[in-house]
Amino acid sequence: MQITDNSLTLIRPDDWHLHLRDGAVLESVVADSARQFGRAIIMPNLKPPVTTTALALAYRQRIEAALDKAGVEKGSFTPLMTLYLTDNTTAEEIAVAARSGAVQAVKLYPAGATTNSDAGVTDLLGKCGPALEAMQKHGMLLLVHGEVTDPQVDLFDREAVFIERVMIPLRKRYPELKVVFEHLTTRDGVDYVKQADGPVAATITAHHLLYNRNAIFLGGIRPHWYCLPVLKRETHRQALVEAATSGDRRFFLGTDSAPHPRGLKEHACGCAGCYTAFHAMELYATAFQAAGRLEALEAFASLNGPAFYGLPVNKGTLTLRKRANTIPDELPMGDTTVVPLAAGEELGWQVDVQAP
Ligand SMILES: NC(=O)N[C@@H](CC(=O)O)C(=O)O
Ligand SMILES: [Zn+2]
Ligand SMILES: [Zn+2]
Repeated sequence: MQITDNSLTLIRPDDWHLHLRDGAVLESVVADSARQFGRAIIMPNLKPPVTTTALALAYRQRIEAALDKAGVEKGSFTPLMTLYLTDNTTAEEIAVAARSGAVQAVKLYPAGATTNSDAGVTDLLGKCGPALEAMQKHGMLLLVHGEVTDPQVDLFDREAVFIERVMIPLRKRYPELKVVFEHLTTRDGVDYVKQADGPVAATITAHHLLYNRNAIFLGGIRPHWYCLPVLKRETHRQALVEAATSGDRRFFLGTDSAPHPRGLKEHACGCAGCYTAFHAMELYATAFQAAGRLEALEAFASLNGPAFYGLPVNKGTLTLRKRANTIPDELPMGDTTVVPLAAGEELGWQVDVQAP
């Protein structure tokens, strides 16, 4: 990694949590990720969800076609596929996924927890035993949206309660299962991941490093700051920054970039998700710089993720320049538009357009 007065060059990073969607939206957004990242873990919460290896392979082909159409150089961006876990996922389906070599992980969406989670899991330990057993056996990673859906539990406490009710019993029963706690948002989550023995890691988004929950309500209700798990109070944000910038190999980059059409965000019942793929590394660099820890960005963005997944680090580099960079008010997305996070605001970093 090289840091000068006006630039920063690091090993080409990866995005370990990305929503690319499908169809015309996929075609609009895929080049944004390909510009910055060498690989990305592609989330399976399509409609209908990607529940089988056959569906994952077909989806990968549509992503490759969209990359081609966007003029992205062949092989410069690799989509890593995931399966959507359901109550009915069989051990055989997990074995097929493991044998395919194309599926890196299986994603747990507790039913009702987030966007397109209706087909998700109603009772992980009660219903998914055979699938979890097979995943542990085949070394297939489990990625979790770590929030309980119990309506009695306060929205801001859903991650902490998930640790008690799901993570701890899950890891007791399957101690060798590799688990990634996705989009971690609380000090409780950080403390849990740090002390857990065994193969547990976590992704952290740029927006949870940069903002606390005040951002959702600053001067009025601001739907483009609404995502799930929702932004938390400042003490939690600080814990996330400490974890991400500490060099601890359990924490790595996952944008959770989740595009929704402008009209469905600015809506009486707005969708959850922030679009950050367009300016992901600029946002992360801003957060690391604010913490005075730019030198820790490469481990978080380019090294820790591949180490946990058991993959080689990328070849090539990415350079960010220190210069004023105004985020566009909106970006084209299919036949509509998407508003990127922090639209209209100015960042102090810009990914080099010459980047490989
Ligand atoms: N993060 C979000 O707020 N939304 C994601 C789903 C998810 O990752 O939970 C989406 O698909 O829109
Ligand atoms: Zn999620
Ligand atoms: Zn997500």
